Amino acid sequence: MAMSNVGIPSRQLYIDGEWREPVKKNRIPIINPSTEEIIGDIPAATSEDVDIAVEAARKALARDDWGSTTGAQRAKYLRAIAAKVLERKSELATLESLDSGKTSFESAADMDDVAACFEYYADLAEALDSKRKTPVNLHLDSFKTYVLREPLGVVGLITPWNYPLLMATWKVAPALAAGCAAILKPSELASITCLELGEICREVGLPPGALNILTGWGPVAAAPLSSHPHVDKISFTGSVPTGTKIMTAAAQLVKPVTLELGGKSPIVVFDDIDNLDIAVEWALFGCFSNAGQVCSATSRLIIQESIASEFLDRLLLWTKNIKISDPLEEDCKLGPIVSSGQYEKVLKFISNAKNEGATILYGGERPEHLKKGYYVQPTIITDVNTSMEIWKEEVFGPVLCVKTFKTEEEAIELANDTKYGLASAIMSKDVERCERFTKAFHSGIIWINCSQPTFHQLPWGGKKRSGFGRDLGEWGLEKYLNIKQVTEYTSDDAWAFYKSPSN
Ligand SMILES: NC(=O)c1ccc[n+]([C@@H]2O[C@H](COP(=O)([O-])OP(=O)(O)OC[C@H]3O[C@@H](n4cnc5c(N)ncnc54)[C@H](O)[C@@H]3O)[C@@H](O)[C@H]2O)c1
Ligand SMILES: NCCCC=O
Ligand code: NA
Repeated sequence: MAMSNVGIPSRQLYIDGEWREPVKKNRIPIINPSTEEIIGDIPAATSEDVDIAVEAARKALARDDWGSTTGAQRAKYLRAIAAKVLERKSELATLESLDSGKTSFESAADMDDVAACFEYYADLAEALDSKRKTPVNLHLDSFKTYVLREPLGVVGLITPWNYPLLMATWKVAPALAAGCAAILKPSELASITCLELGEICREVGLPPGALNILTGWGPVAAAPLSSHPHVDKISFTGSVPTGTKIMTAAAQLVKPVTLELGGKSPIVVFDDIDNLDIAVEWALFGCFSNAGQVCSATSRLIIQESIASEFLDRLLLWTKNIKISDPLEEDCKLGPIVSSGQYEKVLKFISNAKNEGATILYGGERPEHLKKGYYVQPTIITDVNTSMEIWKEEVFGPVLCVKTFKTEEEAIELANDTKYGLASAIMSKDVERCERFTKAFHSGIIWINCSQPTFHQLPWGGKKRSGFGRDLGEWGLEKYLNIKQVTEYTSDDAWAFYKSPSN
């Protein structure tokens, strides 16, 4: 087993630019999913801490050192944060792997993406200065009109455990770029690197209250944000049930939310592909990277019947070749599931699939060589029908279910046969066919001859039960802005709608 010499920092809540013990002084153990051992603990915030953090955020917006900053001034902080993340990349990546079970390779890639995302939103923050006040020309000379883009206010950012620091960055970076004051509540299953983001913000001198970080149980440390009268928006990434609760609570105050939820995305493979192995690897990466704990995982493989047998043979060979080990081991390509709870959920999905009559073509159990840790073999399930749970529900683990098709019509029907609408992928060398599927897929993300590549310049999000709103790109910034129109009457003449009493 790979050993790490990285210590787990002991942190408090990060509020108003300093570390503060939670009012109730409770803490939650940190469990390393690859060893099942307790390796530290995080503070457990309660509604009292939420109130303190919201007050700190409001004070920041009222102070010149944050509330009156230009985009260029905010960009300096974002670039300084990016630089610190890269400075601490190796340590942060190790902490991420110890906390979430993510392979060290993927954790390191995440840290690069975190830094790049902060840099990207620094550029957009600067660009905002020239777009803050946009004149709108009318056909009337007696009016002067323009649009202002202003920070939305205090925003609650609630994030999941599968990409702990990256999912948080997708929200923190644009929120700060927009000039909002944010309260981040990461998942209690993996909060270490988000707390380190607090230390980084403290070191770069981010004005107090601009970013506050509360860790703790969702219903206790995050739910109060949804119903808090002084939180102006909630940006959430997580499961559908939680998203529904947040939306319900926010609706009582007509509070805007954006929801980045789950998925059960298809990858459709046609028999006209040039290289079978290239398509096989994308199918593997699309469902087994990050141990399948990916919202956009293409966990439904839909193969044209004419190549199905050969494709599955190759898929099996590639799957058997995946290195499953301690995530800190070099070349590890599949680590553990994040927690015992999620681990049991994944195994239950597999057992239910068996009971419903599906075939476990490969995997489905704990790897022989790993007696400890929440490890599940990469699993391929065939003989699936569309009424089965394994076809319909998000597993959020390394479980790929397979169906075949004959015609394009059948393929698109199977692909869209889901209550979700996050991502869809097609493997084909027929350009027109890919065009047709790009239009026919009911999802917010389309991959052509690939699966999962993610770029911070492009909008990320879905439709149907995958939620609404977009992270990333310019869309990710717009959602933290209040768009204000200003209309000024510039004529010296009376409006003359009413008859003047003096006439
Ligand atoms: N669409 C995306 O971009 C995306 C990305 C990652 C994960 N996800 C989804 O997230 C799910 C897995 O992540 P998860 O298990 O952390 O999700 P989750 O919904 O259990 O938790 C997400 C966050 O919500 C908090 N939370 C829990 N109950 C809450 C409540 N009542 N009010 C407010 N906040 C609450 C949690 O503490 C956590 O911080 C999967 O469904 C996955 O598809 C989606
Ligand atoms: N590649 C980023 C996926 C985010 C959702 O889990
Ligand atoms: Na953990």
